[in-house]
Amino acid sequence: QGVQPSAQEWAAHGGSSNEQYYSQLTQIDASNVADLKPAWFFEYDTVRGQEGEAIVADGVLYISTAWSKVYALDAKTGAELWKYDPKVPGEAGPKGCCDVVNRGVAVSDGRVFITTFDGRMVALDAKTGSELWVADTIANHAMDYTSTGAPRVFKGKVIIGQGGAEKGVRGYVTAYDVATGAKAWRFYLTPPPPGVVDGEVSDRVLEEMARPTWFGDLWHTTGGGGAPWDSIVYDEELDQLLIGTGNGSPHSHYLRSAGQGDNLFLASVLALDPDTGEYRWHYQQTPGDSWDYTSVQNMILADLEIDGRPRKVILHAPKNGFFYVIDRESGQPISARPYAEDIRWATGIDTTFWRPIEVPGARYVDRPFLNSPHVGGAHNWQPMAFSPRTGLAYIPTVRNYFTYSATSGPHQGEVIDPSELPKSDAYLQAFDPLTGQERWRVDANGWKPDTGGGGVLVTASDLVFQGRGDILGEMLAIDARSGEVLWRYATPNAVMASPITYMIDGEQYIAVSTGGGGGGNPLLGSTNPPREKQPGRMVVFKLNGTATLPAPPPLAGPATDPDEVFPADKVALGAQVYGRNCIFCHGMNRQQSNIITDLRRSPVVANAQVWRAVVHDGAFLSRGMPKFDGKLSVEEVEAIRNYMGAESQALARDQRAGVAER
Ligand SMILES: O=C(O)c1cc(C(=O)O)c2c(n1)C(=O)C(=O)c1cc(C(=O)O)[nH]c1-2
Ligand SMILES: [Ca+2]
Repeated sequence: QGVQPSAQEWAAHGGSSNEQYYSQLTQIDASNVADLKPAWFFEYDTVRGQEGEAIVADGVLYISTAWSKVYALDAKTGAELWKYDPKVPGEAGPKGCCDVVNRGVAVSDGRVFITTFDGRMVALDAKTGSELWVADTIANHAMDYTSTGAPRVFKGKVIIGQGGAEKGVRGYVTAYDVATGAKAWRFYLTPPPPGVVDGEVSDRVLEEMARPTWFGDLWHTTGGGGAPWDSIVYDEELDQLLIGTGNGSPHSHYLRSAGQGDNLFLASVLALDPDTGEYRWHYQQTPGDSWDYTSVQNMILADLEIDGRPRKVILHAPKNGFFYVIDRESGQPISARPYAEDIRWATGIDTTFWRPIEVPGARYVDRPFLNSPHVGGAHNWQPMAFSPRTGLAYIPTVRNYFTYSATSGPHQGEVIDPSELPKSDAYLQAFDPLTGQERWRVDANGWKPDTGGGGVLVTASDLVFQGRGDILGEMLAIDARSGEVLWRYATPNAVMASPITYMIDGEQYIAVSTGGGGGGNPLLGSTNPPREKQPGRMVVFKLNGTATLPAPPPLAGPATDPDEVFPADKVALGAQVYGRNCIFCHGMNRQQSNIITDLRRSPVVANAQVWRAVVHDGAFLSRGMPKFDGKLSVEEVEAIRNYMGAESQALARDQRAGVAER
């Protein structure tokens, strides 16, 4: 099973160079998991989403939080050893599509690497947290680049990609020298506009292979997308880097590329030479992506016996709903089967050319198309896990729907009534990569349907650990073979991140970052009942731990003066302006966002002067609330307040009438 680092710790993203989210530790097992209790917890200084996966090396637990801050904690006691705050400017917050999250650090040879939300790669001294070097990873500051992923270290280099394809960027990965921060090489994932030469290692392959797959000219200015914002794996056995690439920008293939061409290297798995960045092979999973179907979802390296032959494979469940087993020597797919229910855009993947068999109309050119999976995918960044013992992949899965609007013709602007959308569902499934069968599932009714709960860990004692985004923020331990839930514990905060495990002084620990947020929800609503945002925390369990976790704070009531009159015309204008400017972070209509505290409960809404200072003049810039001076008039800003005030009063009325909140 490849190269295993010390099984005692969690030295690398995904637990080892195979990134299987599998641990050889077995102290905690089915017979004693009921005694798993908090050993310690550590509170962060932010309430924004926590997606960081901890690294544990030499007894120290390193964790990144929202706003790209890093803590080094004593892994046994939780005592703070040092903290690093890169001071990401609040103004950078709204550049991202999906909250100011960070998925982790890399640790190697006495250095800790973090890429900040605004795109700085920082090397820190692992002992002290002091800066060793800083490199600007952003190629073009005029575009809304952000960076949310965890860097990976390999052969004296550290690599990162970035996000921003919802806003218009041109994706790439960059490798830096670990000692100096000097740029080693950069590989762009879409061609430059005609006439531009990057002078990078990707130049030739982009000219020869990629450019002929792009049409029209909108992509010249949007960059085309392809942002590799999460999964990068260094395949030690085959000495190659595997990059999962992102979606097209803009989403519509019809607009982006005149409806023609595959648009390489969007939505692909790409193998590069680690030393030079030279192209080796690629497999494009969603040619001409038109649905935000990123292939950045976590890639697991495994050795499987397929038809009697041992194969070195990648296991991959990208957003598009199909589970791919890919030969990682040749880049050839071995199988591609649905792991999601009710996939609407394609009926399957043909096994001759390994291309999707698309459903007519799925590209929503003339008419809207009700699609599944939706823009958040059937599986997002929350890592799946693979157990070489059970041979099963454990995938946080969702069934979810979205209406893509027509991009031309008389049906533009038509929408499907959201009440007609089929029901969304989130679940953890055990999936057999050899047969494509689902073995069991643990239903997640009431989890947020966009993510299907948090990342997954599986151990050699055949326990699967996963956190939930529900109101209790439960951590679960599940029998890896039967799917029976053996243990649950309220954290009590939403959990998105992956749990990890490690052993110190003869005791096994399970550690997970808690705190809700991230992408998807604001646009799509949530099935969670509302709750007050809590500070993120590192929560660590062991057998018979004795720490007590804080109780969840009470939910604030609607804050508006019940007698203030909000005229209907202002409310209507406010709703429109809100829809264009605010929903990405603050949530759609009356459904609360999972990123920001519910505005209907904000005292700021009750005070026109404070509201103007915050929304128009930027009083909360340092917290990530943009300033709308120059973008919205004072009247429009006040109209949004009227809309929110009316919503707040409606909430108060509902509460008096005993109407359950969504
Ligand atoms: O296309 C992109 O550049 C990009 C970036 C990111 C990101 O960096 O977080 C997400 C997405 N797309 C995306 O489509 C998505 O569903 C998503 C969810 C999340 C999250 O952290 O919860 N990020 C992102
Ligand atoms: Ca995206």
